[in-house]
Amino acid sequence: MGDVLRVRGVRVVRAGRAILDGIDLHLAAGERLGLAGPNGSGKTTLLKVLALLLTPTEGEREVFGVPVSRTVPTELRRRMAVVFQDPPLLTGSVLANIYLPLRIRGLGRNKAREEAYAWLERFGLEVFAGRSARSLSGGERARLALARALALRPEVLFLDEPFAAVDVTSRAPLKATLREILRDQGTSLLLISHDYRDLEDLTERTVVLVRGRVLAAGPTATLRREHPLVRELFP
Ligand SMILES: Nc1ncnc2c1ncn2[C@@H]1O[C@H](COP(=O)(O)OP(=O)(O)OP(=O)(O)O)[C@@H](O)[C@H]1O
Repeated sequence: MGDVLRVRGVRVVRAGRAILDGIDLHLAAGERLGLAGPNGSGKTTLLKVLALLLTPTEGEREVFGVPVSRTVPTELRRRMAVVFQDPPLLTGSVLANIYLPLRIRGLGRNKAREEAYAWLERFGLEVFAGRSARSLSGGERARLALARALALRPEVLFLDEPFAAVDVTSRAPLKATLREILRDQGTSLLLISHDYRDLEDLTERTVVLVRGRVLAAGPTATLRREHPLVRELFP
């Protein structure tokens, strides 16, 4: 299988400073990749470049085998989903947060409702279906954002610190659910996390950024053991 994402020589300059500098990276179909590094190392910026939300100052991007320039076709964006740490939710009900995006994608009323409920159940949110999404706790919001992103069946899922608001005991089952869905749907993942445990649980390969450059890359399971500088960052 080919790469779903490939970037070469990505450079992003802001306020006269290169916040990404010469990044080469690829993500294979169905691969789960971690992105780690200290605060300000450029992780979120790189995620935005890869998710076609930000045009780099320099560099080439290829998405699903298609070279991407400044204007990004909507069809390409629709094959991806992004969840940030504090995801914006719709003001309506919890159910509507999944139902409406499915309707917009063209599903009929009954089918959209049925699928939306199934996704809520999968993430343990069915009891909240009729409640206002704004009334959810931080951890519940995080689960809803994941359910909503996956309901759209993206080929690539980008997650930026998705478990930050999720308590430690809820994390393991949530990660297990996520792993199962990614496997079933054959979805590729790019995960940013400060918790190496999350990277070990969910990714096969990790890229470590420091000051906008790749410090190290390799199998998540062995990278820390084999790279003293990575071990320093993730003791
Ligand atoms: N629009 C901008 N203008 C100026 N500087 C920016 C801009 N966007 C990001 N930066 C800077 O670029 C650097 C990288 O930011 P980025 O958010 O990508 O880092 P990060 O690795 O995701 O950090 P964290 O772990 O803290 O979330 C930071 O120093 C940030 O302040």
